[in-house]
Formats: sequence, C-alpha cells, structure tokens
Amino acid sequence: MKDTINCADAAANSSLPTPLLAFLHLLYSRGWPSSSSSSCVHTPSQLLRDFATRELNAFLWLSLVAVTALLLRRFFSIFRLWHKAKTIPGPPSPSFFGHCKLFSRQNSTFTDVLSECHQKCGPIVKLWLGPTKLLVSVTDPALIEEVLIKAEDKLPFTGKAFHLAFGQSSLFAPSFEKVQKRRELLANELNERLLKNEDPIPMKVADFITDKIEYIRTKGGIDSRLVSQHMAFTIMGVTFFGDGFLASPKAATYEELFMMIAKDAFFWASYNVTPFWRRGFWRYQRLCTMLKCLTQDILQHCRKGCKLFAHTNQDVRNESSNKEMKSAHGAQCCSDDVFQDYYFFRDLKDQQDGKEEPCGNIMRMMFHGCQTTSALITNVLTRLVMHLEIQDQVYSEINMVGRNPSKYEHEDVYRMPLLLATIYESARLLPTGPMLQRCSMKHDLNLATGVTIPAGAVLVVPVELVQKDGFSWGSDASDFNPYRFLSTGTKGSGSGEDVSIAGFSSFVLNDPNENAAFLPFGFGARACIGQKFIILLVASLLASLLKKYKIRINSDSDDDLNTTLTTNLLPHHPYSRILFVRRDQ
Ligand code: HEM
Repeated sequence: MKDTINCADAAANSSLPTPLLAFLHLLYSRGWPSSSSSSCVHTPSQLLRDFATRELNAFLWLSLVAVTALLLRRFFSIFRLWHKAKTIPGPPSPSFFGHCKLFSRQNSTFTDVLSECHQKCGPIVKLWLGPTKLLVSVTDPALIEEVLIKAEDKLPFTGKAFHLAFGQSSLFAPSFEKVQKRRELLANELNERLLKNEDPIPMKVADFITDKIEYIRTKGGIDSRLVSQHMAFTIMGVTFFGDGFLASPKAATYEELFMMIAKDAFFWASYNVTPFWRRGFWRYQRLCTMLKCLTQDILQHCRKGCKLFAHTNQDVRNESSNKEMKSAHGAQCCSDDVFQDYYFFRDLKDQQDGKEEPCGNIMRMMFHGCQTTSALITNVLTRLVMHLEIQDQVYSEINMVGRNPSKYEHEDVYRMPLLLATIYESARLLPTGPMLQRCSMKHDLNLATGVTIPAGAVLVVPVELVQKDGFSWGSDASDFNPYRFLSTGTKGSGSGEDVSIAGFSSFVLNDPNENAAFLPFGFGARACIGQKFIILLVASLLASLLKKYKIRINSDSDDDLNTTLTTNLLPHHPYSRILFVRRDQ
C-alpha cells in the first residue's frame, strides 16, 4: 500500500530528533509494537501517540497501586490502633467521629474529664479524640515512671510551635535522638555554672530587681504576674546573655516581644497546614523575625560591653526601656573575656550545624525559662500572701542565715529548707503545665502490667491530678503545707509547731523527687534539666526580697482575694494584686 510504510523506515524518513530515532529503531528491532512485526503500518505520530498512551497508562497504574498501598497501610494502622486499644479501659467512643460526650459538658476542663475517667476506669485510661487520635492517660506513679522512661519522643506539635517561632534548631524537637546531645551539653553547662559561681544570683541582679520593684512600688499595688515576669526575664536574660543584659536598652522591648509571641505561638502551631493565607499569621511571623534580629542585637551589645549602651535606636526604644536604662545605670558592664564566661551557648555554638537558626537555642531557652519561671514565682508569691504565718516563718529562717541582705550563696540557700519547701509545695499545687506528654510513633509500648500502648497513641500524665492525689500525698493533699517536704530527726514529716519547739535547724529538706508523684519538672529521658539551677536562683532571689519586704494583699482588692479563695479559683487564676511593704519602714 502506498500510504503505509514500515515503521522503521517511516521513522528514518521523518524529521524526528536523532536520539528518539535511535529509540524507535530499538523498539522496532525488538518487535514493538508486537502485533505488527514486519507489516507495521503506523505513521511516526501514531507511533509516538501509542508510546505516550502506554507510558501514561503505566504511570496511572503505578500511581493507583501506590495510593492503594498507602491507603491500605493507613487503614491497617488505624485498624491496629483500634484493635490494640481494646485492651485499655476507658469510655467507649460513642460516634464514628470519636467525639466523647464528656467534652461537650459546659465549664469542664480537660483535667476534669480525665479525672472523671480515672475515677471510673482506674490508673490507665484511653480516650478517643477522633477515629484516629487515641490518647492514653496514666496516673499511677509507678506506671508514670515506666511510661516516661520508655517513651522518649514528644508530639510533633510541640516542635512545630518552637519551629514556627524561632526557626530550625534541635532543642525541644519532638525526636529524642535529635535533642539528646544538646540536652547533655546544656546540662553540663548548667552544672558547671552552679559549681563555678558561689552565689546563684549575682548581687547586681538582685539589686536590679529590687530597684525595679521600688520603681513599681511607688505606683501602689503590684501586679504579681507582671513583677514575676520581669524577675524571670531578668534572671533568664543574665543567664543566657551575661550581665550586659541588665544594661541593654533593648531588654524591655525584647520582653514585650517575647510575651506577644508567647501568647500566639501555640495557636498558630495548632494548624495542620501552616496558615499562609491568614494575615494574622504573617503579622506573627514579622514579630518572630523582629525577635530574631533583636536577639542578635542584644548578643552583640553584651559582647561589646558598654560600647553599644551609648547607641540609641529610636525604633525599638520606648518609655519603659528608658526607665530600665536608668535603673540599670549602676550595673556593671562586662568585658569580652567576662562575656565569654557568661555566654551560655559558647560550646553549643561550635556544634551548630549549618541548617540551624543562629540564636535559635537561646530563644527557645528564653521562651521556656521565662514562661515557667515567671509562673513559678507568681505562684510562690501568691501562696506567701495567702499564708502569712508561713511567710513569717520563712522570714525568720532567712534572718537566721543572716549576712548580706542582697546576697545569698548556695550554702545559705541550702540552709533555708522552709523556703525551698515553700517553692516545691507551690509547684506541687499548681504546676506550670497541666500535662506531660509523650508518644512513640514507631513502636508499641509494652508495660510491666501487661498493657500494650499502641504506636501512634498520645501518652499524657495529668500532673495536676497526680500531684493532688490523696493516695500519694495524704489526706491534706489539696492543702498548702510546705512541711510535708521537711522532716525532723525524730519523726517523719515536720509541722509548723515543731518550729517553735526545736527551731529551724532541726529541719531537713527531703528530696522531693523521691516521691514519684512529684512532677512539676517532668521525669525520665525528657525531664527538665534546669530544675536544680532554677530552684536555687528563685530561692536566692526570694530570700533577698523577703529580707527587705513583707508581701501583702493590696487592701483595695481584698474582695477579689476572698472570691478567689472561696471559689477555689486559685489553681487557674493565681492572685494578682499584691503590695511589697518595706520592712525598715
Ligand atoms: C520553674 C522553672 C521551670 C519549670 C517548671 C520547668 C519545667 C519543665 C518541664 C515540665 C519540662 C518537660 C519535662 C517532661 O516532659 O518530662 C521541661 C523540659 C525542659 N526544660 Fe524546663 N522548666 C523550668 C525551667 C527551666 C530552665 C531554667 C531551663 C534551662 C536553663 C530548662 C530547660 C529545660 C529543657 C532543656 C527541657 C527539655 C526539653 C526536651 O528534652 O525536649 N527548664 N521543663
């Protein structure tokens, strides 16, 4: 036939590119298309179309197989989760969507829901938060220890909040493997710092904070949350940036920016897909960028000592920073050598890989340290205001240790067991976070009791419940009683009466971590590494303050306090208006 030609010839006569020609020749020589052999009558374009169709079909088939395999895998893992979860007690999931009726009740918090479930089902319960989201809560101290040791990873959500705000870095990442090295380095650095410095809080820091309190005091009642925030920020700033932080004109702006970011960090991280389409998100990202620049600036400032102090930047200065500058005027600035001594991440910096955000770890530690320390100080101040008898006893104890009113060394702080016990007891009654969370994405967790927690389940320890459990803490578990952490030579735990009989010297502080139900700093592989460090710092700071001031309720808002006390709101809203009354007045 005239208009039909042999495939190979047709290809040869056409204007197709040489590599394609060679490819078609190859196909033809191998008998493709199979049906035609020597009597092939395809035109070159038909040949190409056939080829493209076959390729497309093959691609579609492969995609279908891959998607089906993925879906089957997902289906299998959900089925496995449901099947394995059967052995864990807990309320049934009433709907296909897994919604638990317990959550729809008004005014009940998540902790209330868990408390109810534990009362009904025992120390380990499951809760379905959706058809694929299984939460397992544990309240038995022995089980908690086992779970927190065995499960080392955290939920991806935790890392996401830090990542969105402070860029890529390894501290506080979900995977234990990623954080392990950094944790060790940081823990060594903190221990070294404790060994090297005799006084946990340098005198100039205590004086700086006292100046600040004096300044706010002239205005009347103090918001305990605000003053605690300033204290926490100053302690953390000096810890991570060195003494130069006290003189930094940008410190006040830095604090403000941190607080704004802290308010929204977990909200933006709660989106499964990063919400690029929300304008608020971009505003938040701009704040984060400003924070990163400011962190670098402050580091530079501290490195240069006083050189930057004279430099003014109208964009970032505001009225409060002016005041801060005035009160910081007396603070010494550090030289480069001293700065090297203080620069917390000097060792960690060398190990930083190229992908990590510069200063990412400092920002993470400032964020965590400021939030938790500020909450702890507010909590202790509130307890001292509510329990004036304990405040008086703590004051007597501080007086007995005596010495310089602004400066307490480690030794001195260890001789103040009641003050330390007051801090521990405050942290017990109101932990900074209501839950500890872990997960194991790859492997099931087999507990000694025979229960298996399937891979992918979220594990939580409701710290608030555990730390107020009568079984672990006795019949007065809900009361504020720092003496539970003290013992006298003759009997177990002490009491206020023992003070008048035997004096403070007869008290010994028990290690609170001996009680597996004491968890304000977590436990296990991911436990807080700052516990010892921060307790010493906060105790030393409070000793300096209590030596100078009585802390009292602001009489204008007595009614608020009474309401707080009588309605048991304290656990969720620590009392906020207090007065610092000078003892020498
Ligand atoms: C009152 C102050 C603080 C409280 C109440 C607190 C509490 C906590 C808690 C509950 C955890 C999680 C533990 C767990 O899941 O088992 C944690 C982790 C951590 N904390 Fe603190 N913390 C405080 C201060 C600090 C300070 C001052 C530092 C460092 C200087 C620090 C460094 C860390 C680190 C590095 C982690 C581990 C992060 C990880 O492995 O992902 N903390 N903290």
